[in-house]
Amino acid sequence: MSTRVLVINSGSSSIKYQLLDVETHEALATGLVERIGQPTGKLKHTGPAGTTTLEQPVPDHEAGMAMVLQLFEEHGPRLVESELTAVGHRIVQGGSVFAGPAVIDDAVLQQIDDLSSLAPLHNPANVAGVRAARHAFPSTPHVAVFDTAFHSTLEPAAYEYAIDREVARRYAIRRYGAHGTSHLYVSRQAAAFLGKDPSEVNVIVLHLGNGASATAVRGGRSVETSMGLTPLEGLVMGTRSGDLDPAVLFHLARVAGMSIDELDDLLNRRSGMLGLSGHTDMRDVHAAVEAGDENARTALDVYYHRIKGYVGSYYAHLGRVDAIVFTAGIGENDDLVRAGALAGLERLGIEVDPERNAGRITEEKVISPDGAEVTVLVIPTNEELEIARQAVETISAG
Ligand SMILES: Nc1ncnc2c1ncn2[C@@H]1O[C@H](COP(=O)(O)OP(=O)(O)O)[C@@H](O)[C@H]1O
Ligand SMILES: CC(=O)OP(=O)(O)O
Ligand SMILES: [Mg+2]
Repeated sequence: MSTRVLVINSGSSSIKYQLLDVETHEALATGLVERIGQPTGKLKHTGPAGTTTLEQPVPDHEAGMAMVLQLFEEHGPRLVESELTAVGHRIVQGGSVFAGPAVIDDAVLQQIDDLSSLAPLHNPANVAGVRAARHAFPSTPHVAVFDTAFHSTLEPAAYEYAIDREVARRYAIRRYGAHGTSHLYVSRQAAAFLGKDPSEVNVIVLHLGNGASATAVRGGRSVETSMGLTPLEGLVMGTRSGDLDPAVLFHLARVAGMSIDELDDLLNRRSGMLGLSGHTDMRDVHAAVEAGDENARTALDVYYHRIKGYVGSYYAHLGRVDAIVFTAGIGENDDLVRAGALAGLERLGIEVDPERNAGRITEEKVISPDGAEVTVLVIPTNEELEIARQAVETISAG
């Protein structure tokens, strides 16, 4: 019998899912439930009979999961619990508690819930997804795969904030990073693409999606990453500010009377590309630039500038860089961003070839010119496949 794993990635307002055959890597079904909790919801399911799209309100994650099961029932493939090896869940924040995947029981789920303040946009939604899926598949093992786990190899020099040690210890304040499952998958694929073992290569991965992060991977281990205590630090994102002088917060609290919740909302939900340009989606930002919008132009410049700074910093930390890899929604689809973020780095041996870079890239591909010192690659991420593999490994080991 094939090894089938249902992978669930619950976001704050969405559920992404895949039914995967771990042996063949085949996705037997993929889907997306969007705008959960809003007046209009949208569901998209792709199975053996093609793609089905529905528009209907989805009040919460429990209801969303029920609709997903209904879509499997009506449009296939049929989900038979006895044929599922595992359900794999993406969990963003594992804190210092989880350095690897874990089989979910009530105690583990409680620990994940307790870590919510360290990933306020993500962990509560992850927990809701787990609850709904456990309800639907009560006798299948559920496995949590953490975004933070790949970064558990960070040294203190990279993960400690320079604040009072006692305060940091008492409140578990340090850098945990995120997107680790993607950084792990993509950096391994990059090594294989170069015909090397992961232990032999140094790679900078740029995961540019709605959330965005950079990671320096030395010999297969994460040694630096741009997200911090929460997924707010680092690069400019769709709605998140990334790096910022923390004094901005004290200043706004004092002069604008903003509360903690208002500041949280400002930096997590109303900043980044949305705050700078009025658009969250990079396609809309480019369209605005085309139409002559100066704010959108500046927003892109800030976006590129920040990435370039991290590339330079990680170059310095790694000492030698074999490859820079673009991945995720923007990294895979947006040639303007790939070219813009690495422009002017020729002296570091980093160049993008305009012809190779052109358009959306859906397969692993080199976009640097022949003979370049640093190979620039696009590698489509596949967090779901990595989660499915780890889920199976975890069960087999247990
Ligand atoms: N063709 C495209 N050109 C530019 N950006 C794109 C394109 N397609 C998707 N994107 C960007 O990718 C983002 C989503 O990336 P994704 O990795 O799926 O993010 P997340 O997992 O955080 O939801 C969108 O917000 C959009 O900005
Ligand atoms: C951690 C994070 O930012 O995830 P996403 O990109 O899915 O929002
Ligand atoms: Mg993502």
